[in-house]
Amino acid sequence: MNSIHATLFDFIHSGHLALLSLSIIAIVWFGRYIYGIARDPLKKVPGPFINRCVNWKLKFATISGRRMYYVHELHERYGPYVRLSPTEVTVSDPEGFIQIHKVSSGFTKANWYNELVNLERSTLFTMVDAKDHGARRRLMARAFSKTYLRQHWEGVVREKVRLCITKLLEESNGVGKANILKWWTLMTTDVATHLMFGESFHMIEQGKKDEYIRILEIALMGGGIGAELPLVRAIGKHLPFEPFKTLFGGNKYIMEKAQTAVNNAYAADGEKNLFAHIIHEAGKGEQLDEIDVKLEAGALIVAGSDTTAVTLTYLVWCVLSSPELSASLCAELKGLPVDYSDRDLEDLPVLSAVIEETLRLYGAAPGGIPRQKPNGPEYLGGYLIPAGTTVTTQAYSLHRNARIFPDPLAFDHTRWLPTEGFTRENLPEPELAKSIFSPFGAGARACLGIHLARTELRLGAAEFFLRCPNAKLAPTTTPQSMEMENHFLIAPKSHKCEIIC
Ligand code: HEM
Repeated sequence: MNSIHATLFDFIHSGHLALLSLSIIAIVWFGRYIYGIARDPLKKVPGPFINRCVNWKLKFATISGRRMYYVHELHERYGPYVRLSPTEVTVSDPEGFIQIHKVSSGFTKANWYNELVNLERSTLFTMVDAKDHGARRRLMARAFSKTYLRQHWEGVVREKVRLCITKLLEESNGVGKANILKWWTLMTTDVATHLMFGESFHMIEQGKKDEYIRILEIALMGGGIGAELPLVRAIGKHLPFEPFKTLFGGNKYIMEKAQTAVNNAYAADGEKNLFAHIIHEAGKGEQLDEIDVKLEAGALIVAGSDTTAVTLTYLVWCVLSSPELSASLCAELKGLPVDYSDRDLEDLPVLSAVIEETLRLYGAAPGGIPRQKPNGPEYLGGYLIPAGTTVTTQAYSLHRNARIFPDPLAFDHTRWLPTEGFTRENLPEPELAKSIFSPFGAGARACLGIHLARTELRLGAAEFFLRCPNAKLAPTTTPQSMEMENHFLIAPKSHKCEIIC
C-alpha cells in the first residue's frame, strides 16, 4: 500500500499529472473542434478547407493590406459564394448583393464596425440596430441633402478647392513637382472640419495637418488594430507609454477639441456648421446631445477626408495617364462660364463619365462591407446562411464583373457616356449595373456624404484641369507606385502621386 502511495506521490510531483490533465483538455477541445467542423452548417459553401477551421489567411491578407485582392482571387477560383473564415462568407453574385443590401433586407451592419471605431457611443457609421440607425439617419440627412449643401456650403468648398490648386501650383513651380495626394487630403480635410466644426483649420494655407487630425488618424489606426487583433488593444491600452495612449486611448483629447463643434452648433448668430442645421431642424424624439455632436463630428471628418482625396488622386492619375482623354476633358471644361457652379459641372458628359469610371475602379472604399442577420437564417444563392453569420460583399469584385462591365480592367470612361437616342449608360445591362454599382455602398447604409463627395469630385477635377491643362505625371508616379493597398480604404502603395504642372 505504501509503495502505491509513493508511486502516486512521485507521479504527481514529477509533473505527469499536469501533463495528463493538459492532454485530456487538448483531446476534449480537439474533439469538440472536429465535431464542430463536421456539423458545420456552412460546409456546402465552397472555399479552401482551411477557411472552415481558422481565419488566419484572411487576417494575414487584412493586416498586409491585400484583403480585397485575396477575396477577389477566391471568387475567381471558387465562384460567387466563398467561405472566408469559420464565420464569414463572401458574396460577389449580383443577385446576392441586391438581396443583402436592399432596404428592409433584415441584414444589419456587423458588430465589427463598433470594434473598429471603439468609441464610448455608436455613431451613425457604426450603429447596428436598424431602428436606432433609421432615427439618426433621418435627423442627419437634412444637412447632407444636395439642395441644402448647394445653398449654404458650395462657396466654402469652391474657395478651398481654388486655394488648394494655387498651393499645388506654387509647390510644383518651386520644387519642380507636387504630391497631389497631399494637397487633395488637405483640401478635403479642411472642407470636412469647416463643415463639422464651423471654422476653418487652415490646413491648406499651412501645407500640413492639424494636431487634432493627426490624433484622430492615430486613434483610427488603433481602432483598426483593435478590430483585427483585440488582444493587442487589450494589452496596449494599459501600457504607460505615450504612443500607446494615443493609439488606443486618444479619445479624451479628441473630445476636448470637438467642443468647438458643440459651441458653434448652439451659437445664436446663424448656422455656423452642419450640426446647427441638424439641431435646428430636429423634430420631437430626434435629438443629438453634446457628446453625440462631438463623436459624430470626428466620425464625419474621418469618413469625409481620405475617401474623397484618394478618389480625386486616382482620377487625376487616370486622366493624366491618357493624353487623349486629358485633351478631351480640358476641351470640354473650356466651354464653362468663368463663374461656373457645381450645377454647371453636372451637365458635362466627359467629366461625369470620368468620375463614374474612377469610382468604378478606384472608389476609395472598395473592400468588404460586412453584414449580419441577427434573426433567422436566410437562403443566399441556394446556400442556407444561419443567423449571425457574417456575409461580406466588396465593390472591388462587383465592379470587375465582365458580364456587366465588359473589359472590366480597362479604364474606359466611354462606357458611361450617354448614347444617341438612348438615355441610359452605354452598358450591356444598365439596370443591373445600376443596382450593383456601389462605390458609396448601398441601401439604408449607403454613404451619407455622397452629395458632398460628388461636389468635391466635380469642383476639384474641374478646377485642376482648367488651371493645369499641361500637367503630367512625374517619373516617380508609375503603375507600381499607384498600386492600391487596402486597409478598409485604399491608398497608393507609395502614399504619394507626384505630378508636374
Ligand atoms: C469619394 C468619397 C467617398 C466614398 C467613396 C465613400 C464611400 C462610402 C461607403 C462605401 C460607405 C458604406 C460603408 C458600409 O456600408 O460599410 C459609406 C458610408 C458613409 N459615409 Fe461615405 N464615402 C465618401 C465620402 C463621404 C463624405 C464626404 C462623408 C461625410 C462628410 C461620408 C460619410 C459617410 C457616413 C456617415 C457613412 C455611414 C452612413 C450610414 O451608415 O448611414 N462619406 N461611405
